[in-house]
Amino acid sequence: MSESKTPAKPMIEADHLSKFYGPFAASRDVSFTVREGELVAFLGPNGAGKSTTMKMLTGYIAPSEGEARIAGFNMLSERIEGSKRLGYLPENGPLYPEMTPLSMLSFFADARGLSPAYRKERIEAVVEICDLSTVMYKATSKLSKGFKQRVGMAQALLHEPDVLILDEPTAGLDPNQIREVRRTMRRLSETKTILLSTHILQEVEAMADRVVMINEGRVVYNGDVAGLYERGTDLDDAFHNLTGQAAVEAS
Ligand SMILES: Nc1ncnc2c1ncn2[C@@H]1O[C@H](COP(=O)(O)OP(=O)(O)OP(=O)(O)O)[C@@H](O)[C@H]1O
Repeated sequence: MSESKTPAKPMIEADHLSKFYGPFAASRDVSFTVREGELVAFLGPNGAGKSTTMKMLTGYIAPSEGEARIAGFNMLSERIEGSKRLGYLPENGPLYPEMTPLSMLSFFADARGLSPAYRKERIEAVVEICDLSTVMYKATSKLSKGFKQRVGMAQALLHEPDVLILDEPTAGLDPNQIREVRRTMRRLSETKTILLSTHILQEVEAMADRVVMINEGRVVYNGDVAGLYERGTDLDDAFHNLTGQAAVEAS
């Protein structure tokens, strides 16, 4: 007898999202769902609309059409509730160069309304997870790219969110730093729901349960990594076929 399993709860929902800048559509009718416990890679060439879609999902910008939901909360009308459950690492990190990591984390903890005791506990926890203890009193502007990313990640994890939206967390890092970020990500994916954008296809193979790929603002693939091998001889080839000249000619 087959057992029926209740599908995991939808935690990130893009529901027919579009964003128009004048006549230009940065995202067009983008729909996908990330369920509880999944790590989904969000792929696409430069300018495909990944950051725009992530900004709509996080409530950072309003969609022109459609609805974004985090843990079931509409990110326009119930943004505060949704944001409590969401950690967001924007493309270049939310970093104020003149502040130290400690003052910045304290600032974000205040902004999120964490109680003094919980705030101390959480700052200690994210400093440990992101390995920031050696740079806590340095000006952020003087930190290496890798440490700046870690500070951004610490900010995203501060309030123990269930959901993470990470825009290119490994961009510009050296191979050792990339390994570190991947290790952190694997650890986080045991307890959290994650949507992460990246240009590194090996990263996808190593970590993702599923892939959503967009090209020119539209979803062109939503499925598992294995399915990508049916779209090309390897991941690079599949990416090219779905988003490169071949895709343009076929459309
Ligand atoms: N505020 C804006 N005004 C006008 N056009 C915009 C704006 N923001 C983004 N765009 C355009 O929308 C398109 C999608 O940009 P977006 O940053 O979402 O792409 P991306 O997939 O994240 O690219 P990358 O991989 O380079 O980060 C681009 O053509 C970009 O120039």
